[in-house]
Amino acid sequence: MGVIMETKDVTVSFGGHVAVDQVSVQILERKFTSIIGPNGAGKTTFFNLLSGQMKPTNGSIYFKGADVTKRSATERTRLGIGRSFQITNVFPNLTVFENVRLAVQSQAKVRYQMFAHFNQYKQFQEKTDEILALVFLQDKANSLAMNLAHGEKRKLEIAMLLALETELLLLDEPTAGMSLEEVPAIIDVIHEIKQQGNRTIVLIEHKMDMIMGMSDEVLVLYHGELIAKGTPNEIVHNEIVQSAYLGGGG
Ligand SMILES: Nc1ncnc2c1ncn2[C@@H]1O[C@H](COP(=O)(O)OP(=O)(O)OP(=O)(O)O)[C@@H](O)[C@H]1O
Repeated sequence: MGVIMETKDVTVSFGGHVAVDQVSVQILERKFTSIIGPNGAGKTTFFNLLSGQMKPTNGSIYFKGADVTKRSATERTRLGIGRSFQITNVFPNLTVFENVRLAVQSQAKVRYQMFAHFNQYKQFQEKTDEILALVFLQDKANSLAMNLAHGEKRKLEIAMLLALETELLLLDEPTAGMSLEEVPAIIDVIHEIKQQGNRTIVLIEHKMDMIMGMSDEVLVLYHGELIAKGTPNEIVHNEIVQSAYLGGGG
């Protein structure tokens, strides 16, 4: 099984505070990895390291075998690492369909450097339809992006990442801030992408129960350290994890 991303002893210190402490992990290609841990465990900081928003104080980061430690977030996006909140180019006054189609087109231009002729245009439309179906947004295709509910906006962001042919999706608490009714829909989207099987998903989650059914591998951070990794079943039965969550006092 291939390793798509790897960290070796990455550490981030803020002044004297070590937010991520010598973390070495391997993210397996086309698998679903979840990162869990209590408040302040270092999950978001660790994601910032993977996406390039932040550089480690020490240690190295590899993507498909290449050292990307010094690569910017933009360069990493181009390499195929995509983080949902990075999608700043959602145009509020365009429809859902137009937004995704523009992302599909921009990706095609990067790859082939050509203008969209009629046939290509049709291909763009088809690809856009496919992606909207995958994230269950077909019925909102003609809605303006600005009129979407919060959960639908998150789906649109994921659609944009898919349009940009992101190989590694970094999803930072995708259900955060959602109403209870919206949560199942986003979980369905993630399931669907996992089901397709051609992408690697890394997801940060606070709520353990949400990721247990979906994850191939779970990484547990606690006070910046990787205290456990394993299958969901191994993690729920891991005593160190149990005490970190229940008795460790965050
Ligand atoms: N820019 C920063 N400057 C100083 N300290 C920071 C900064 N960002 C994070 N921290 C600290 O680093 C630690 C890890 O924070 P981080 O946000 O990565 O944790 P988390 O696991 O994502 O938490 P949560 O689940 O609450 O989002 C915390 O103690 C936090 O206060």
